[in-house]
Amino acid sequence: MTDFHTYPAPAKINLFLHITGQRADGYHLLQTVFRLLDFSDTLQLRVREDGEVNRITDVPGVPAERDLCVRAARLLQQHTGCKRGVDIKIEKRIPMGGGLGGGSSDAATMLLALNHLWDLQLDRQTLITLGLQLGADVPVFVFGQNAWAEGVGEKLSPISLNPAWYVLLTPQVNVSTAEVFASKELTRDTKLTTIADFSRGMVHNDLETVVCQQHPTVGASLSWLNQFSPARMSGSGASVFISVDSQAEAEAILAQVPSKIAGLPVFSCVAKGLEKHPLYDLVKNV
Ligand SMILES: C[C@@](CO)(OP(=O)(O)O)[C@H](O)COP(=O)(O)OP(=O)(O)OC[C@H]1O[C@@H](n2ccc(N)nc2=O)[C@H](O)[C@@H]1O
Ligand SMILES: Nc1ncnc2c1ncn2[C@@H]1O[C@H](COP(=O)(O)OP(=O)(O)O)[C@@H](O)[C@H]1O
Repeated sequence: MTDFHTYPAPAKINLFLHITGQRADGYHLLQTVFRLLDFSDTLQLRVREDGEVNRITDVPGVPAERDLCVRAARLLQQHTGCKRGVDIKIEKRIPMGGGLGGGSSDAATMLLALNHLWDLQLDRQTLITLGLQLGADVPVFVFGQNAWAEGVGEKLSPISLNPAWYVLLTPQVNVSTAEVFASKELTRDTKLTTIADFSRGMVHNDLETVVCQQHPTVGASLSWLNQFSPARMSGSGASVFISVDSQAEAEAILAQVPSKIAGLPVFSCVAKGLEKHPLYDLVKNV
């Protein structure tokens, strides 16, 4: 039997998120900037020759058959006819359903790593297209660079971002992405914006108002961070963040985070913005 190989699955934040329309199938059109972070889950993978896809670790609340890691491996088998399998150990750090893309990033890491371990030789664009079948957030992690995104998050262009440190708060509430997008109160007609407007800070997160109405602790977390710097929600929440210039400043703020906000426990961490996904070079571009 071969050994386990270790692969990171980094989190992302949405530096802004505008909802600009809706497709006939109900999915929303958006504009966003994805920033990759040095805060990650870790996957350990061991190739099997019998074709079985086996998740060894228990992930509370996520049965193996629904796990995006398992689904990514099966999708690759179906697409390529590959007869190999894999044992999967997952070390979750990224809070689930927190708007930090943890499940999507795990799936993308599976696609990148198994393409390599199973010697499938698929190119990046093929893996991006497969990733989109698993979720709207999967493509950017396969793309592997900070990105300006349109469509439902699959039209990606690389964007150069300044070095930054972030303080992240994730209040422990369950925010359903599907419910937030389905809300009657959600505005879906934000005018198309430009990179120039983004650089001037003239952007926002359209999902923030809806999530704060449904979950006051998210609004309270934004207010708490706002005393240091303008805070924003990532994706469909519940995570909120601020950007600061140094690790020392970020750590000093982190040390002051209360254990509860609006009566609910809050997870907090500091993360550095990445320039590229750590597995960027694992796959060919064409
Ligand atoms: C909002 C964003 C921003 O990055 O991130 P998260 O907060 O989830 O991290 C993404 O667009 C989320 O992507 P992801 O979490 O992969 O969503 P999916 O599983 O594809 O979709 C969950 C549900 O949300 C709705 N949905 C999702 C994306 C989209 N552009 N329009 C939608 O209407 C659909 O009802 C869908 O069934
Ligand atoms: N490996 C996984 N890690 C986390 N969540 C997963 C995983 N597989 C499936 N899921 C499901 O996907 C949902 C969204 O997860 P995640 O990507 O972490 O959050 P978000 O979409 O808010 O950024 C979870 O609530 C969970 O039910």
